[in-house]
Amino acid sequence: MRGRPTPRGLYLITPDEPDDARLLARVAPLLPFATWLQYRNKAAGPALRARQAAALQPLCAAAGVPLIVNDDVALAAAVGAAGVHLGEDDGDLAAARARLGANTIIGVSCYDDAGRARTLAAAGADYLAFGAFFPSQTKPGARRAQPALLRQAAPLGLPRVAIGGITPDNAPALVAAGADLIAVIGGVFDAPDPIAAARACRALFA
Ligand SMILES: Cc1ncc(COP(=O)(O)OP(=O)(O)O)c(N)n1
Ligand SMILES: Cc1ncsc1CCOP(=O)(O)O
Ligand SMILES: [Mg+2]
Repeated sequence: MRGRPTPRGLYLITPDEPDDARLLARVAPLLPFATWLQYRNKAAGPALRARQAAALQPLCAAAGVPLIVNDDVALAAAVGAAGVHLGEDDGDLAAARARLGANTIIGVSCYDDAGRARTLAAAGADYLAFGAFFPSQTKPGARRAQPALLRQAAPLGLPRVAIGGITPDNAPALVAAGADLIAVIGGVFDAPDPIAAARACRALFA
């Protein structure tokens, strides 16, 4: 992953959708506008998560969109995902790398913490996620960060992901501050027209 061109655009993240068919129906029309898709379902048990991740993998492969699994290294390995996203409670980066290999995308949450970003960049993360930048209905308690942090992280030389309450309307400030990818759940899936919202997010990187 390191050494490749910096990915830019919409990093779409799935909502907590319990119904498999509905999940695929909601995601499929948005994939043409997504640079990456993250499978995240905080309400599902292991069996549902395994089934949904396995169903998303061929959909993403057909669309040419790397699938990144939230939280779960074993699930990422089991479905042959392109990557995994790890937060502070999701296990060790080195262990994930040993399990998944050099070509797997391993992204990490850095919240509002520049020091954590430096440490995890040095430890081999493939991208650094910061936020929440705006109030998030998906994760109302998320720690908040300031856009200046994105600029401050530029010298680390890794793709910078912004997350938290992002919509096509508020995202331009984050792109201007250096976000390479905007990670979005509600701003797309809860929009009156999700396809228009996804298209508008992608257009910010044109
Ligand atoms: C791209 C991206 N950034 C941050 C997160 C949040 O990860 P984490 O802090 O582990 O919280 P949960 O998503 O697990 O609730 C993310 N998932 N993706
Ligand atoms: C997982 C996560 N981490 C910080 S905010 C957030 C939720 C992002 O969802 P939304 O785009 O709906 O605010
Ligand atoms: Mg997590």
